[in-house]
Amino acid sequence: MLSDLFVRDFRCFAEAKVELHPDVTLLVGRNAQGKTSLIEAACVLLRLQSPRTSNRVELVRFGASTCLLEAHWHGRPLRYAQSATTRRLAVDGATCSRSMDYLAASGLVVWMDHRDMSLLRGGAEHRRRFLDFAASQMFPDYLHALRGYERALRGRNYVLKRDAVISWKQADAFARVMDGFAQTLWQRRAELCAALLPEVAVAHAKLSDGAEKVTISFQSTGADERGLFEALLAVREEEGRSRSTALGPHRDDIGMSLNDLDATTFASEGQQRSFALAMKLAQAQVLEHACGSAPLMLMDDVFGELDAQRRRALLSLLPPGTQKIITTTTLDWADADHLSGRVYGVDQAVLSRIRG
Ligand SMILES: Nc1ncnc2c1ncn2[C@@H]1O[C@H](COP(=O)(O)OP(=O)(O)OP(=O)(O)O)[C@@H](O)[C@H]1O
Repeated sequence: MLSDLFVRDFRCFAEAKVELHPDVTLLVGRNAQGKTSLIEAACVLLRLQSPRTSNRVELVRFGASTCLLEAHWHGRPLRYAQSATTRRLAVDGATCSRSMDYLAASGLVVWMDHRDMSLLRGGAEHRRRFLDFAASQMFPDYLHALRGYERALRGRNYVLKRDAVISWKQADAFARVMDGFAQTLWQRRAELCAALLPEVAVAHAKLSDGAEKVTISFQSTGADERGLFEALLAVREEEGRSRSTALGPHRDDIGMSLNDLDATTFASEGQQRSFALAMKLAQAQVLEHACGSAPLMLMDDVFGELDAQRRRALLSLLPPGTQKIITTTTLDWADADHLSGRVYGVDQAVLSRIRG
């Protein structure tokens, strides 16, 4: 459980503290008051990444030079301090020089927002990001493999573009490095999809009255038994023309079907919304099974647009004991559902405890 979230010079906040409720904390306010920024702070503190940006400089309040985030995760103090160039992490008051050690001590997170529809409507990069965010929390070796693969891929693509005559010797050196990391990524992504499949089916059945059949499948690109290096040798001509790496985990995808039809193309908007919700609920269940503790659910304005039946299904499908921080522009739906917990108003980056 996350408690006592403190932020300084983070996004629009000069300084703020939230005493989080063990079950539900609602952050209510008009648009652009700072609600999302607060749950983003919780995500950055626990996972060292923001769902909104990969540019850390954006996190620091305009005019400030550093930001600070602090909270307790199951009683353990976590600290994140960041300037334009450096980042300092601490657990239990002791500095952590390796992010891997910090992440092993901090908590799990599932992030939900309106952009989850991109899992069905958007390109494969959205589905890969979903896999990466979950797998890096589940598997200790995943993030290292992902960063290593991305570095080698950037190097290889640079070599493919750089000269009029491509240096295949250099490109191959990068391909060998990529091959090693790719094996880990493929194995972990396949494991994750296999674990998600039954959970997606259960969640979706509850959200849609069990009327439809959903399946997901991991679609790897270039994962034949000879390995990525050999697979790339076979597409050399194509790469010579496109000047970019044609195969590998950076082209992977998740197949998503509804009643045996491709859900990304044939599902209605409502069906896609239920599918996207089911994916996030499944992520929560899988993380809980794999890691033995429920993730923190950070839910950015997702309830207002759901009907009462789906709202109830969504809350009942989370692992028992899941802590939730929910942003919303109105409490109408929460009052109608008799949702208890703690409520903070957020107005121009100032918090006021309203109830609970
Ligand atoms: N680095 C920053 N420094 C100062 N202000 C920032 C920074 N980054 C974003 N902001 C501002 O913070 C404000 C709050 O944004 P936030 O997304 O948290 O609002 P919100 O209450 O979640 O709104 P919505 O309901 O529309 O999602 C915005 O006006 C935004 O421009």
